[in-house]
Amino acid sequence: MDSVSLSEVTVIKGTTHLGFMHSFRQPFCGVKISPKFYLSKVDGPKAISSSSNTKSQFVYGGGSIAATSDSGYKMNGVNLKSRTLMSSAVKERSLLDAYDDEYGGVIVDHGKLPSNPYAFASMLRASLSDWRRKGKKGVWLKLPVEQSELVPIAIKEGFEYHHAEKGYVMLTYWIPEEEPSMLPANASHQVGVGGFVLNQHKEVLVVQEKYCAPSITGLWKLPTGFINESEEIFSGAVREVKEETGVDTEFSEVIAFRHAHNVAFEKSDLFFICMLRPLSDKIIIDALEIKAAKVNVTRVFIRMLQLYMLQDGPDYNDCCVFQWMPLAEFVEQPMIRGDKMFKRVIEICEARLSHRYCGLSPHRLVSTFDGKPSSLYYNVVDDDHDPSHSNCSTEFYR
Ligand SMILES: NC(=O)C1=CN([C@@H]2O[C@H](COP(=O)(O)OP(=O)(O)OC[C@H]3O[C@@H](n4cnc5c(N)ncnc54)[C@H](O)[C@@H]3O)[C@@H](O)[C@H]2O)C=CC1
Repeated sequence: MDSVSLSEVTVIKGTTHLGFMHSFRQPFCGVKISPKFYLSKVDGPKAISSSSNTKSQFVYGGGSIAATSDSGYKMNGVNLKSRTLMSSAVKERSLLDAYDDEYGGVIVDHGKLPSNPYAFASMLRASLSDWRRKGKKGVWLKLPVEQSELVPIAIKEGFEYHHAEKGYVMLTYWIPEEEPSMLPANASHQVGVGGFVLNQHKEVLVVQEKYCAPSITGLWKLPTGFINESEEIFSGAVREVKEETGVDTEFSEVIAFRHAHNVAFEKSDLFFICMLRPLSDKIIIDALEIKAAKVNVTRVFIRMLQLYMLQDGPDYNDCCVFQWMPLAEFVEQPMIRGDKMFKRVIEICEARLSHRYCGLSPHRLVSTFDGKPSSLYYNVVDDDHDPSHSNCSTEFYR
């Protein structure tokens, strides 16, 4: 027998739909299945329905399943929609594993998803009915990349994309029809840091990026970058500066932050400008990211020598002039002079150096709200009414 319809399965097996649902828990083709079900196996690749209402199709083993626009699924051409897959016996045994969340919703256990798309399709539908009956609200369905064939099935059931990471896509479904969805949206911001590193000679650490927008080509700018997941602003700033220039620094304060919108992938951008104390004036340029950093001639020679020894041949364009730029020279660059943000940032940094301004320092604490260790950024201006305790009255350079 080349293929078999659902009704044939039922007739041949002489069993109820329960038997059929059991089969969903097994890989469909060319694999171990129960002896009973073996009679009704589908053992060859089947033509997928080419009817115009077919939206998506999946090939599973030698069989195939297609989501159709009339909210049904076709398995080797068999429409599964109208079948009474939801008999109470089936319902009992065909729900997805899920647990309640604290907002009246459910989170599907992605570690226990059926491997068979047929099974998933019917279990998802049965589960949605069950959750609706129980008055559940939001449904979170995480589908690992290894089971990406389940995504169109869930979408067909009305799930929406929430967010995706390398290893999975998160889908959501809001059940109450009478209420607007209360599910929180995906993360709305990216978080960047910029390091303002000033040495005791009033020179600022500047870089030229190898890859940048034409509008800022040739600009000597502060090292900037993005915070990694679970990374602190203070350590991210130190890391970025180190990665881009090789200079070790110590975090001092967040002196300002900028909030901008529609920056990347329509996300907003929080840019924290951090003052950092240099711990060394050595420069080891990340040839991939930085085109140049100002160094003197001896350093250029040493750097070229390093590149020559470490690589097949040095890329002289990636070599550099001057590591530190006098602050006055940095400010004089037309792009900086004409930029309200950087002009103001420099004024603030200068105010901080002369104790006329106070930035925010991180203080580690655990909030009882979520029990998570976190950093609260604030300045200590008047601790115990002793001005010497203020983080801003201390000298920037130790
Ligand atoms: N670059 C600047 O002069 C300024 C940056 N900022 C802020 O600094 C933070 C970081 O921004 P930037 O340093 O400009 O980030 P960026 O856009 O330069 O990205 C950082 C690094 O990611 C990599 N990258 C980014 N997109 C890539 C792609 N499509 N393909 C391959 N590699 C890619 C590159 O290595 C790049 O150097 C943001 O919060 C931004 O608002 C603020 C003002 C000026």
